[in-house]
Amino acid sequence: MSAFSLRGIEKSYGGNSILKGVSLEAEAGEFIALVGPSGCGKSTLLRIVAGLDHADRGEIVIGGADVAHKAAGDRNVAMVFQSYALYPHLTAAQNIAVPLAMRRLSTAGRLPVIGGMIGSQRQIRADIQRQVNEMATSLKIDHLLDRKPGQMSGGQRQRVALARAMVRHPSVFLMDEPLSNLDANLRVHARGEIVELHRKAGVPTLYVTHDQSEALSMADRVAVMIGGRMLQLDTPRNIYDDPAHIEVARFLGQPRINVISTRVDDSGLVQAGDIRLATRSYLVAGAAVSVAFRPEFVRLTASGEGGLAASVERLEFLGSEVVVFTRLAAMETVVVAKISPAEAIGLSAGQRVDLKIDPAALMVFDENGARLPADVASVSGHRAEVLHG
Ligand SMILES: Nc1ncnc2c1ncn2[C@@H]1O[C@H](COP(=O)(O)OP(=O)(O)OP(=O)(O)O)[C@@H](O)[C@H]1O
Repeated sequence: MSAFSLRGIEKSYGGNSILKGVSLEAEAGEFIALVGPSGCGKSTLLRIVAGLDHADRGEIVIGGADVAHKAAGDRNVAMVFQSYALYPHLTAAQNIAVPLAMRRLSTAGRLPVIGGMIGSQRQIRADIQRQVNEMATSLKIDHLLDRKPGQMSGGQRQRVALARAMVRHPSVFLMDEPLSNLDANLRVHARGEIVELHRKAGVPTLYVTHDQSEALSMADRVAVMIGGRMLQLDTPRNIYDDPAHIEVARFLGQPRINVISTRVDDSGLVQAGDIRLATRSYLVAGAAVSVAFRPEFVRLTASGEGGLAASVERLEFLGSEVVVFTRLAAMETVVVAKISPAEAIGLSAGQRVDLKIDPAALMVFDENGARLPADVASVSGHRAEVLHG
């Protein structure tokens, strides 16, 4: 049994279908990053799991029980927001204590003076204090406990928000872009911290991010949602190397994957201008297909060495790599290559080159974007032999 699952979640706002049957199973202690373009419904899905909004249809199963109709407070789900959502008038210690106080203290027990005078509540308050201190120590924020959010940096507020979410040992952890307000260096550092905390807590986590490097580096599995549908849920490596849908391939990877739209010819070859792919699968003649390959699998060689004739349009030096924009001579198509600075020495705009594309890196997608099991046998600028079956 999975630790947490979503089954067929649907949601519309004012007749606009936002979530179109989203399903997902998380194993115990699994970290799943949820990515997708802006507006695809990531936050809506998280809010529905948290109980801050309700699905029109579908199940949310936590620990074997469907909690879809339970109130947010009865789900034992903790959420960390992009804004941290700390109470500005409370100290860090009081903020961290809020979920425990809400769950364990009576209304009177939560009052600052009266609560301390009620015997049974005094013991619980001491216990809460101890848990807050322990959590603060483990997150290295003990020295901040008396400060209010306005007296803390973004990174410190983010840790207090994490401590508040973790202190009650939730069954599921939800994080909505928790690092997006931090500067680039702190972000990378905080990534490692969150992964470490997650590993220690062992709580299944759904983590929404805009940042694909965050998703690929932190998650056990990455869920790619586009237009309200979960197109693929897989390991970071499979999502990147083996996308099931062209939109998944396009969404992940910087620079973006090269895509050439074309048709299968009468003999089953995929042709695009001078490019001819011979595949080991049978492709239906006349079918519209897209051929895709990542920029790191394109090599540039001197013109006339064989390959696809192209001209260099522009180079972008990025320090450890150089992105080269080329235009294929035969078809006015831009192909992007990612090469090392050493390979880029002597290369300049306007130069004629030959592109060599590793056949093993080519992926073929049908007209609906679904991946075809086409195993590409060769790619050339010349007529290739057809290989079927
Ligand atoms: N309460 C609401 N009423 C009406 N429409 C809403 C409501 N909440 C969200 N939407 C719409 O639902 C769609 C999905 O929004 P959501 O915030 O879930 O997207 P997202 O993938 O999290 O986007 P982003 O990455 O920009 O945060 C958007 O078109 C948004 O305008």
